[in-house]
Amino acid sequence: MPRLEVVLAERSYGIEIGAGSWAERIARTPNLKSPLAVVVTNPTVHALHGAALEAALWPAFKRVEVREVPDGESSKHWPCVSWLCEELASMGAGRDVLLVALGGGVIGDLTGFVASIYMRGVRFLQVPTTLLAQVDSSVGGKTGINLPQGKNLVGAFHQPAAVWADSTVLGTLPAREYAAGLAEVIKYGPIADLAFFEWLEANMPRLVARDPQAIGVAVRRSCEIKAAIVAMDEREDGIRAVLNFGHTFGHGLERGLGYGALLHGEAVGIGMLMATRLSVAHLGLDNSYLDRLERLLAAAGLPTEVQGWSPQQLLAWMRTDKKAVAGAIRYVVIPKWGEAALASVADEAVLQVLDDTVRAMRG
Ligand SMILES: NC(=O)c1ccc[n+]([C@@H]2O[C@H](COP(=O)([O-])OP(=O)(O)OC[C@H]3O[C@@H](n4cnc5c(N)ncnc54)[C@H](O)[C@@H]3O)[C@@H](O)[C@H]2O)c1
Ligand SMILES: O=C(O)C(=O)C[C@@H](O)[C@H](O)[C@H](O)COP(=O)(O)O
Ligand SMILES: [Zn+2]
Repeated sequence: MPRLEVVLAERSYGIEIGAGSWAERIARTPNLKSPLAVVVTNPTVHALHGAALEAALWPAFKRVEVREVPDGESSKHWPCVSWLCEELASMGAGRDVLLVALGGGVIGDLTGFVASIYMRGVRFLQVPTTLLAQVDSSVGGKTGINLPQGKNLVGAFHQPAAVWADSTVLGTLPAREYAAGLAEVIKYGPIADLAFFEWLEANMPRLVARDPQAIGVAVRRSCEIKAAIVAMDEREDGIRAVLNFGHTFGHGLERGLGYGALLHGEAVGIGMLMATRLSVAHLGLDNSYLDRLERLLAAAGLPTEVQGWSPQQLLAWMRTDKKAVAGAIRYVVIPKWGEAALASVADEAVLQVLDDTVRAMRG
């Protein structure tokens, strides 16, 4: 089974990719020793994949507890954090507890955040069950919750003890959720790897058909790129911000239109088109990349347009972006396809690009 390593100054951890038994993974992962494992999941994932994981955890831990939060983005909020912390305290969990995040990015972000603050920090294991979580959210230690004012406005950098990305669990993922994960896979091409983008163009039909070999390549390359960037800049002082390509616009749309109107990956896909349009207009990027990105997103089954916003509204929704400095929003742009940069762009220029987007969406 392929294994990658996230190499960080103080602690490194492995990412196991592919099909394999949970019991073997437990045996192979040395830093999991704990008297108590607490699986955090939701009813959907628990019903599908909880039993197999728990059966493997029982022989390895003296005690295994399971806590479910409701399915969906709305669980990334304070009440779930406080409920989970109080549940941990009530069951007598000490600093040696191991939290196990079984689910998609919502469960991973929430569980990781609880792990970062409970008793000032305990260990957690990422068991990502969506494609998005396997290629992005389970790796790199960004954890957190949303506020009414914006996405992920409260959180912490807290790295997992390990990541177990089992490809077999993706078989039960609904098509729309699978496509949303492909958006974050596509992201790695423009920001870091032109050859990977070209591979995705050639292999998207195989990925959509969930060809296991193609999924393996996509998950592995995505994790390699993310792990390398995180190793250079764990706390997003600089280069890590490129992983936010499409997110300034995307997070604005996600929150502004109401969570659930667009999935995170769908919003990021449309946001990448906006950021690419910005790069064409202001950095001289060749317009052909905009067409190629749009075709690739469509081939992945992702929306390339959305209604219900105006340029002024979207700009207002983007104001809480964490990359803003002294009130000025900074954008991840692509001066050369395969290499990203950060740029401050005047609001007037952004509004012009958004006007063009609205016109393009109306056809
Ligand atoms: N921390 C990071 O670096 C990072 C990176 C990207 C995204 N995110 C966050 O991740 C979240 C999105 O994650 P997501 O797309 O995984 O959404 P999600 O966690 O809501 O999962 C999507 C849906 O799929 C269901 N599901 C999960 N696994 C399944 C399976 N194997 N079979 C059937 N159904 C399954 C879930 O119950 C849910 O309904 C957003 O909150 C986003 O902000 C974080
Ligand atoms: O890991 C990162 O760094 C990312 O930016 C990955 C993103 O795909 C992810 O959506 C992340 O949660 C966004 O973080 P934020 O800091 O913009 O809230
Ligand atoms: Zn994202």
